[in-house]
Amino acid sequence: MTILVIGGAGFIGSHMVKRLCEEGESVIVLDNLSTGFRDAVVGGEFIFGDFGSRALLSDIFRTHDIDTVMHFASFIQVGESVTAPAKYYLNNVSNTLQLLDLMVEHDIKQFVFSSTAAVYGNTGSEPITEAHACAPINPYGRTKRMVEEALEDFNRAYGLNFFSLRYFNAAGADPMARIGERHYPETHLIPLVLQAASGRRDAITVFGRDYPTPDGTCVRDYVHVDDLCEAHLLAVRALRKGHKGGFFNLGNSRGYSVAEVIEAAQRVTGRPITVWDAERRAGDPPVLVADASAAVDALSWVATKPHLDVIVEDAWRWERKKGLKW
Ligand SMILES: NC(=O)c1ccc[n+]([C@@H]2O[C@H](COP(=O)([O-])OP(=O)(O)OC[C@H]3O[C@@H](n4cnc5c(N)ncnc54)[C@H](O)[C@@H]3O)[C@@H](O)[C@H]2O)c1
Ligand SMILES: O=c1ccn([C@@H]2O[C@H](COP(=O)(O)OP(=O)(O)O[C@H]3O[C@H](CO)[C@@H](O)[C@H](O)[C@H]3O)[C@@H](O)[C@H]2O)c(=O)[nH]1
Repeated sequence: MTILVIGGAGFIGSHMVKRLCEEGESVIVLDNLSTGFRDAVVGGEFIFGDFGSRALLSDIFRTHDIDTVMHFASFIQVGESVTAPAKYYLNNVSNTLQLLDLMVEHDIKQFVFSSTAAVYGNTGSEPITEAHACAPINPYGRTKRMVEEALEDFNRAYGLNFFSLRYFNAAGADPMARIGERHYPETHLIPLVLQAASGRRDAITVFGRDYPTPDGTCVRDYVHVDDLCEAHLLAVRALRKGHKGGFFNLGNSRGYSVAEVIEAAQRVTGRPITVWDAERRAGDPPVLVADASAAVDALSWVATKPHLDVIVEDAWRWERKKGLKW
């Protein structure tokens, strides 16, 4: 049985491919390298191509014994999704619906989907459970929620079983720094803070200090990419044992403020970090913290790297890696 990993050359997908290969799984990676990197794919069979190609996907499904599809490929920038929604709806929704249609056609019934906390929209400061209403406030979040709704319908009509894993803030890197986070442009806080520490960037800009949080900066739930991958692996195994899946938050159920992240980066790197203050970034909720107890219960998922300093340490090793072509 083979697992098809779509988007396996990206940040989270590449860590997933590494983990699956370490587990001895047979893996095929499909990626068009639009935001991913060929050298991030450390195992499995690599197929260069667009998952929006019906012919290519049909060919892959026909010629390989695939039982599970893990789908990481999408565009991920909230701001860009507001100014270029067509790009997001086409790749994140249309292409994914076609993928699901082809899976049904080829009788492939197990699907693991990269969803996001952005499906919830505006929330209070309490940890968010899956029972919280989904009311995304930007096109990126809406594209993910639309796929989730389609998944419920595909499950009912065609028996396609899925885990839709709603990540909170993915961060960290492979502890050996073989692979790590590479987004261009980078918009995520932890890599940006570490770029300020390494000197690749002059400073880190804090977007808003007037939020209703203890220190006035936004609070997020940072989860190590390897812990995310562990949950995905458990999800695949659960599907293979007949688990029906569903929607699950993935986070550490502990929030850290932007100021706390900067302090952690100073502690870990031992370097001064210049901080600039700026206005709030549009669309940022004050607090986003997961209640991930459903994933813990359903999958026996235990996050092994919940501490912010460990997440930052692994990301820092990657940032400092010599010879990397940025
Ligand atoms: N990074 C986060 O904090 C975060 C949080 C929540 C959810 N997610 C979700 O996790 C998934 C992975 O995120 P990431 O940070 O690894 O992103 P990424 O941009 O690093 O990886 C996405 C990968 O998909 C590939 N891809 C995109 N469109 C494709 C297409 N049409 N055909 C083939 N390949 C295609 C890209 O080349 C890239 O390798 C995304 O679906 C994202 O929405 C990420
Ligand atoms: O230069 C920066 C970058 C970010 N931030 C702040 O840091 C926090 C975290 O921002 P970022 O790392 O960009 O992550 P989020 O905007 O929280 O979004 C991530 O986490 C969400 C789930 O929580 C996912 O839905 C998104 O896909 C993913 O990008 C936010 O308060 C930002 O305002 C800054 O102050 N300065």
